Amino acid sequence: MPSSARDIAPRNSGAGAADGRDGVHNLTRTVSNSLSMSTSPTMTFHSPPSSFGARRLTETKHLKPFNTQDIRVLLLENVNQTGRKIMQDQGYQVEFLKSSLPEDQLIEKIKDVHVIGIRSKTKLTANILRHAKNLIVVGCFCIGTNQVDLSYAASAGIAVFNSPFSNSRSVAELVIAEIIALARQLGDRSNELHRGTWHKVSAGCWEIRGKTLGIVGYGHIGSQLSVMAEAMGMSVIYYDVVPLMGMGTSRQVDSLRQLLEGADFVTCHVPETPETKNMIGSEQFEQMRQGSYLINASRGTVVDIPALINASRTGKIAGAALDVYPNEPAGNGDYFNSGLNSWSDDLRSLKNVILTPHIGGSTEEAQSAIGVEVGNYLVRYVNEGATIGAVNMPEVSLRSMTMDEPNGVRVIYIHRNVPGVLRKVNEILADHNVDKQMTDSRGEVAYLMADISNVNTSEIKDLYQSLEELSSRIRTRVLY
Ligand SMILES: NC(=O)C1=CN([C@@H]2O[C@H](COP(=O)(O)OP(=O)(O)OC[C@H]3O[C@@H](n4cnc5c(N)ncnc54)[C@H](O)[C@@H]3O)[C@@H](O)[C@H]2O)C=CC1
Ligand SMILES: O=C(O)CCC(=O)C(=O)O
Repeated sequence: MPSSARDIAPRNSGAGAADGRDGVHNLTRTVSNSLSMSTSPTMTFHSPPSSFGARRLTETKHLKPFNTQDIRVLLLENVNQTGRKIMQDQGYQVEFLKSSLPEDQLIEKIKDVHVIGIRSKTKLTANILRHAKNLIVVGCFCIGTNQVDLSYAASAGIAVFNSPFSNSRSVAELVIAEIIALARQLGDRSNELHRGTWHKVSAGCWEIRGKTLGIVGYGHIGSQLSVMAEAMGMSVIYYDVVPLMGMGTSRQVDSLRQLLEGADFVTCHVPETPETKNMIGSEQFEQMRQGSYLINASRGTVVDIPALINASRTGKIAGAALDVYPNEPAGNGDYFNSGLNSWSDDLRSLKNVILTPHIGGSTEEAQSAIGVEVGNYLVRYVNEGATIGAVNMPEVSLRSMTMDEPNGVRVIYIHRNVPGVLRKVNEILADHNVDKQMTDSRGEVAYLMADISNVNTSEIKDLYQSLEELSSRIRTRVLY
């Protein structure tokens, strides 16, 4: 398919040749590969390609960007190669780093990029995003999105995507392994033998059959875990702020206290929110059964670690497994010591405490699936503007443009959710045929998408400029 799409180029970009590649798999891309994100008065305006205006009846308008190489992508934290390839195949310029970056370096790099991909470590605070003048989209190659200031991002017209369940099974399997490992003190026995000491004991070692698992947060991971635990002969109770149907014979309890008093193993699968901060602290350890176990593979802020250290020393809990910590090292090989978290040395000295480096979702299956899923979300957003799956924006999408819509242009207008905007936008679009339009709002931000036809080349820039001048504007993109 010849190139038939153009766009207003990103700030500071130079004009380049059309890129004819399309390596996005699993993505029925039907609109433009093109992008407009510049709000700069110095933006470069490119003439449409010769195919703009071509009319081929009923054919899907499968558009090609004319400057894909201007799209700059920064991928941090060793994002899976599947995601990297999806974006490279689009012709985007992709910079790939294995670890996260300290704040000052991140600020420098984020100034230039249009797309950033991160995992759980990189904090995209308002302070950092403020410098990201060209950024249009963030991909969290993980489940959690607590590391991004979602509302600031929305207010700056930056969409955020994640992968809501591609690693859920991997986390649940790790927790199953930990339940048995804790019950049998596997970590300690293995460490002893690694040090050359034979220590064969059965005291304090248990089967898990017939024991009760208490799941805090019965979402994707919690419910998956519930099924596996029952299959191994455990009883399951769960606590969640939402009433939820239990899998198998599992049973929802009314309060966290009820769960803590009734479980032999307690495992946390809640998101990081103000409500879940230190939700397992001294008081909750007191409520747990004598000799029970705690597992946390959710977020480091959910468990008060000094309280856990105390509960372990007093024998209140017989063991714990932690995969997440309030402060985590930037990359592999970095130290996990008291410089990072003041209590690190105390934690490391405890018996029957399994410590893993945030690997709950780290399997080949999960990472590869996340790479594909989030990579495709990012490309679709850059190329078509569709926000389906975004975690901070209204979800808006339009059916494909086709070649029988002459001189078709897709207008995307992200704006403050205030009265009167639609009227003003439609006044600007009034001279053209609006083939389809969708608008939706989420909190203070609204997202409008309109496919219009009969737009002459000379009119595109004016259209863009008129929308940019509206006082409600957050970001305008014109794809064609
Ligand atoms: N260790 C790792 O590598 C990984 C960690 N995670 C973490 O696990 C968390 C849970 O993941 P999913 O199960 O996919 O999330 P989810 O969103 O499917 O489920 C979370 C559940 O927690 C419940 N919840 C929220 N606040 C609560 C509260 N205050 N008290 C009780 N229940 C509450 C929600 O209603 C929901 O049912 C993620 O937010 C992420 O932080 C996720 C994947 C990998
Ligand atoms: O794999 C990662 O880096 C993060 C996993 C995680 O915590 C998540 O998916 O929320």
